[in-house]
Amino acid sequence: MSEIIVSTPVIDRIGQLFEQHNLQKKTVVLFDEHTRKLFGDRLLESLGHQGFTVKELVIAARETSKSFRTAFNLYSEMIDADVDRSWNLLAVGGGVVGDLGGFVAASYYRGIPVVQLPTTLLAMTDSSIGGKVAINHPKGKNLIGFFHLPELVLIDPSWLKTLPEREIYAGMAEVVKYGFIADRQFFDYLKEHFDEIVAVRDPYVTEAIQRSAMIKQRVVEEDFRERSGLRATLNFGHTFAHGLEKLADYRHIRHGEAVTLGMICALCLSERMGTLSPEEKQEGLDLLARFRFRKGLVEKRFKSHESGEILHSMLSDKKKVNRELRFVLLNGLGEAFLHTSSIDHQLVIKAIDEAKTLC
Ligand SMILES: NC(=O)c1ccc[n+]([C@@H]2O[C@H](COP(=O)([O-])OP(=O)(O)OC[C@H]3O[C@@H](n4cnc5c(N)ncnc54)[C@H](O)[C@@H]3O)[C@@H](O)[C@H]2O)c1
Ligand SMILES: O=C(O)C(=O)C[C@@H](O)[C@H](O)[C@H](O)COP(=O)(O)O
Ligand SMILES: [Zn+2]
Repeated sequence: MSEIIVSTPVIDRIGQLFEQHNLQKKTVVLFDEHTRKLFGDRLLESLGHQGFTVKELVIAARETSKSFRTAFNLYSEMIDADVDRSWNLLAVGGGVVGDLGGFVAASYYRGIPVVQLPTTLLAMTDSSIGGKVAINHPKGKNLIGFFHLPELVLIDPSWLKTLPEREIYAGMAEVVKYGFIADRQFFDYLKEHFDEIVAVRDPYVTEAIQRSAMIKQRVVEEDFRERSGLRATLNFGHTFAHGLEKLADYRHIRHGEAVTLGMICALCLSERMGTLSPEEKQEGLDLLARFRFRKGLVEKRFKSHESGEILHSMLSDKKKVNRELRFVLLNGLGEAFLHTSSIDHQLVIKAIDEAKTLC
């Protein structure tokens, strides 16, 4: 499994950590345009002092960068720079840079090592860990990808200080997800310290990152390739979320925002399936009601779609078997499971209809 380091500062230890992991100090550093501006000079200067040879690459900061076209351009630049198998790739950014960088690393020359340096709350708590790397297809989210574990995950929570509020809430969705699916005590901690965490206040934000990373790492260790159903629980709310992201052409709605809405749908579905009590569902909804969205987003990107249209968009989900969708449901707060038989589509539509009245 990957080693995860949570430390402030972290960049001046990169050389030493690479040596410990038998990684050469020859690295492609992948940024998006924002992380290049915010952290690029500092990081590249530090890598220079630590004796690294670097090829810098920058992508547009948007979800649609998770594409074959962008990956192809990166391969071309790496070939021109004589990047060979002795190199590795350092992905500096949010989930887009991490997923795309991991995808390119997994495929370039049949695979070079990747190191993740996540800079969003979502990436620090979720996307940098566990080795799912992917690009999107117009027909569905993350449809083309690999399992390619990072050699190292380097998290410096102080890098969140520049993160816009919208992105903090997007990341908080995945943090809250861990409480729902795996840890009732963590759920209570998040209820108590929600405001401090979204204000990026320590020790709360660092504790939330550490606990989230531990839960994700444990799940991935037990079911790396999502075969037993355990890893699929990390997909709580995601069948709905990916449907909404696709309907928005992977623009206009952040992944974490779609996950928040998806989790409201999943709470409603869990209650309708009889696995979650009305009281626990309400407790879950109360926590999700604390999330803020841009004005008009919920109306435009969720409520304006017919529920049947959302269900149709969800049909490209990778958990489906023989064209039947499978959903992650809650067995009470703090425990999730993959419901392996099909669920009547009318029931799913009713759950989406209900969710629309609740947000
Ligand atoms: N592989 C996985 O297990 C996994 C898990 C969850 C999500 N994901 C994927 O992650 C992606 C979403 O990631 P995300 O929410 O990090 O979005 P993102 O990568 O688009 O980053 C959000 C925005 O924040 C900016 N940014 C990054 N760090 C910053 C900082 N410290 N200060 C200021 N701005 C900063 C970025 O430039 C970008 O504009 C989606 O594609 C989703 O599918 C993957
Ligand atoms: O790591 C996992 O497994 C997850 O499901 C984490 C999710 O938060 C993440 O959005 C992931 O990319 C979704 O995976 P997918 O297989 O549904 O594309
Ligand atoms: Zn997710």
